[in-house]
Amino acid sequence: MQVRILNIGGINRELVLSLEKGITIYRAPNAYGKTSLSKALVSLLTNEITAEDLLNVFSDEGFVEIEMDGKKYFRRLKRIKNRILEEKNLIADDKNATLLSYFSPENPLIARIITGDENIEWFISSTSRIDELKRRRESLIMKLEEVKSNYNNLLRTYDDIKKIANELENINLEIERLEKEKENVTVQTEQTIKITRQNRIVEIRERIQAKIKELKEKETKIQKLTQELEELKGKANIELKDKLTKEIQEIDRELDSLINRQNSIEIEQGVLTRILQDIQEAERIHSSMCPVCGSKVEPDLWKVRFETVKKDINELDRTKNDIINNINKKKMRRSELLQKVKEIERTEELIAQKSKALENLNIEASVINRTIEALQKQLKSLEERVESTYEVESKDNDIDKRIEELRKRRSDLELQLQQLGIPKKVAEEIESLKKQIDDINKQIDDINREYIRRLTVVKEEFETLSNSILKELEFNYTAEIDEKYRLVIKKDGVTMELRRLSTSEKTTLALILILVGLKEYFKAPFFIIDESFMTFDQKRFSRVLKYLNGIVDYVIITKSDETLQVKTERLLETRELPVLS
Ligand SMILES: Nc1ncnc2c1ncn2[C@@H]1O[C@H](COP(=O)(O)OP(=O)(O)OP(=O)(O)O)[C@@H](O)[C@H]1O
Repeated sequence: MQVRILNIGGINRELVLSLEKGITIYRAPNAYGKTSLSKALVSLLTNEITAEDLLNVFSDEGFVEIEMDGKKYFRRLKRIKNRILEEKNLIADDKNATLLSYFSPENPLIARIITGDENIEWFISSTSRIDELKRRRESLIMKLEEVKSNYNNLLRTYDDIKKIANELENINLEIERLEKEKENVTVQTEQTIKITRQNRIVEIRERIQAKIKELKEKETKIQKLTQELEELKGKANIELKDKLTKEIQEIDRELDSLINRQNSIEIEQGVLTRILQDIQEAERIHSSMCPVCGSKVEPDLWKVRFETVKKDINELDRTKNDIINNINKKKMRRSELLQKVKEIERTEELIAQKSKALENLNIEASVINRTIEALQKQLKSLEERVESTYEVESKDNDIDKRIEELRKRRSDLELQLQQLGIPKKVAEEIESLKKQIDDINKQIDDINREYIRRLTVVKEEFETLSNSILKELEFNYTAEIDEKYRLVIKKDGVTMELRRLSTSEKTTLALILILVGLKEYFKAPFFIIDESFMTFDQKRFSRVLKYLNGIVDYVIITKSDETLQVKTERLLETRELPVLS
């Protein structure tokens, strides 16, 4: 492995080292830059050592570079203003590098153990990456929750989709059914209407026939009545009636006159009769004074006078009888005439009645005619409509309305479906989420297993290794890790507090812990030991080195040597060391 370093830490002149696999001791005086070299090498294993930690504060540029197995790893630093730009190619980037590849007072584990801190949970968690596992598990659990929630949401969505799809299917079926029904209803309605209209046509035709018959009857009646009327009108001679009326009026006048004459004669007769009675009385008494006028009358004359008055009375009787005869004749004639007038009037009345009847018949006939015309129009229209297609009526309208509603619902559902996603895709997504859930569960299971394994391994490995190394190094105590991840030290079966151990014993325990971590959890090509604080005897140290050499390719030990400028040497006498694995 070729190493080149410039302006890293205290190394302000280019340091070039050629290291062989195995154990190399780097000797240099104090403050020469051993820690800087170690830091530079460890910085190739982790970004935890920052550019600011590395670059010499007095320099603007620096680098650490190694060439190993034909590959170059480097960190090249350049200060520009207040920032350090860095170009790098690391061997690894592991937080545990500072814990597990550099054994120096700066290593926090060593610092803690030396102070007697038995709690090594932090070290185990960090090196075995249990924390990382926990974090991974937590993040996986969170992810699992998220995926499960997505999965459940999608299941609900899918459920909704299925429901909508079902409803859509039902709607489609119903629309189909309704459309068929509509077709049937249309046909049925058309047929029904057709039948109804045909029946109506027949009915109308029958009614027209009946009306025509009725009209003919009326016309016959009209004809007959007209004839009768003509005949009656012939009989009812108005002129004759007028003539007769006038004659009656004339007769009435004559009768009045005759009756007056008769009355006058009867009055006259009455007067004459009373005179006659007076004359008879005067004769009987031989009166010589006229009872009427008071004049002197010869009693012999009473007779003559009687005869004369009697004659006058008789004459008046004849006249009166003539008048009465005349009156009777006139009355008879009047009655005849009146009879004739009445006859004419009766005929006239009959004519009026018949005329009224004729008028009614004519009105009826014209009504029948109009009815026939209206029926014929209806008939014509029905005959035309019977062959034409008809609008589907109320039931059809109901179906249309329902179909319209269903179509609207269908388009709403289709929109919802569009928003929810394509069922197949959602199903695929569900399937994929299901796989993810299974996968995450598996990962969590793996982590749980790994978690237990790591804990078990750390404990077991530590116990095996520590007791083997402690034995090899001829320490007379054993070490374990309890369930609380505390170091439990026992000497002759008695538990001892860590702080009671000697510094070399504590340093050894720290080293054993680092070796377990290094072996199990950290792959690094080199391990650097600052020997300055190692209080082992050379024999024990050689055994530790031998073991280390079995784990990493390059073991680099930095040593202070004030007599030397700088020296690297290979440590060869490791053959007698036991091989621990
Ligand atoms: N980043 C830095 N910039 C400048 N000088 C530094 C830096 N880091 C360390 N130094 C100095 O570089 C010198 C070398 O220090 P370093 O710790 O590497 O030496 P060392 O050989 O390990 O010494 P010791 O044997 O005493 O531990 C010291 O004087 C130190 O103060």
